[in-house]
Amino acid sequence: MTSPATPLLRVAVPNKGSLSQSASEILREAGYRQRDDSKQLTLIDADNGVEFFYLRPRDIALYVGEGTLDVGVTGRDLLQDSGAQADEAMRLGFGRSRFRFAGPRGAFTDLAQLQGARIATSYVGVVRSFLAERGIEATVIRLDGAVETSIQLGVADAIADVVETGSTLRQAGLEVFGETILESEAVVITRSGAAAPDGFEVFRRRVEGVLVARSYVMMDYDIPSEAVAAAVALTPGIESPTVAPLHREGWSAVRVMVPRSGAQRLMDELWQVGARGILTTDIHACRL
Ligand SMILES: Nc1ncnc2c1ncn2[C@@H]1O[C@H](COP(=O)(O)OP(=O)(O)OP(=O)(O)O)[C@@H](O)[C@H]1O
Ligand SMILES: O=P(O)(O)OC[C@H]1O[C@H](OP(=O)(O)OP(=O)(O)O)[C@H](O)[C@@H]1O
Ligand SMILES: [Mg+2]
Repeated sequence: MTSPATPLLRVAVPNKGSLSQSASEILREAGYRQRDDSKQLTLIDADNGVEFFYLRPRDIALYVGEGTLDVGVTGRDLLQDSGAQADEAMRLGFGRSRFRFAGPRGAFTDLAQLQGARIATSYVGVVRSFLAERGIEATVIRLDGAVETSIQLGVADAIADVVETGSTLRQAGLEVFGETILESEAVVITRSGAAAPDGFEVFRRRVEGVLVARSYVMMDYDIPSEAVAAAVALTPGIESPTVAPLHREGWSAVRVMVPRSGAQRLMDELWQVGARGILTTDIHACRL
């Protein structure tokens, strides 16, 4: 329990859009209370010393940059677009997308063709600074969303928008061109140049625990003791594997965390060096 005198850590969470559900899920997995009703605007989790504010993801960097709120979950693209005095403290691995220029199929091949063009986007800050760095002068038109339609409606010649699968662009008869403007994902942000707010270290470790639990599995195997070195070279773990003697003479048991993505391949390789009884289990929570 946190004593009533301890100030609550004030955390901004997206209330709508692509990041909202995954953000609440990760916080729930980290042991925090989250709202059940999407109309709820704030929630106090007194047991964990945190107050959550459900805000538009586009506004979150501004609140954190001003110091009104201590921590925020938002997209890297929104953070950069805002120009707010806030920095990325953690990457969250969801809400991944690329921010790209697009135009009618066959119309643009090179960024230089944007000179003098009208470009529609919801991310005016990102687009203007990208063009300015390359000396391209264009008219940037701010739209709230559905920017793909603006070309058909004659409002713009090209767009700059979030692309994930590319299916929205395809349906609008558009294609990307030029280099990727930026690669985005959901991030945790804090105020630039400020000392870490009280309670942030605990928050950070909890969320990091979820990310590790999602991307690693626990692996156990038995191995002839003379092959332990070869096996441990394949599975070095994060810190170091636990190696214990088995009751069976000349055999050892190894317990180690391995990346979930390569686990099946590792099991094949361990079998090759003599491991048997190879098991993997999910990790539900951890602190490293
Ligand atoms: N299709 C997508 N896939 C992955 N991330 C996306 C996608 N669309 C938007 N995002 C990310 O979501 C964040 C924008 O959130 P925001 O809620 O403003 O827009 P949205 O998800 O498009 O929601 P809406 O259009 O319903 O308002 C940005 O970080 C953006 O990169
Ligand atoms: O590459 P895709 O998988 O098709 O995803 C990209 C689309 O998703 C988002 O749109 P959203 O549905 O949020 O509508 P919006 O344009 O009104 O924001 C984004 O703005 C793109 O339009
Ligand atoms: Mg959108």
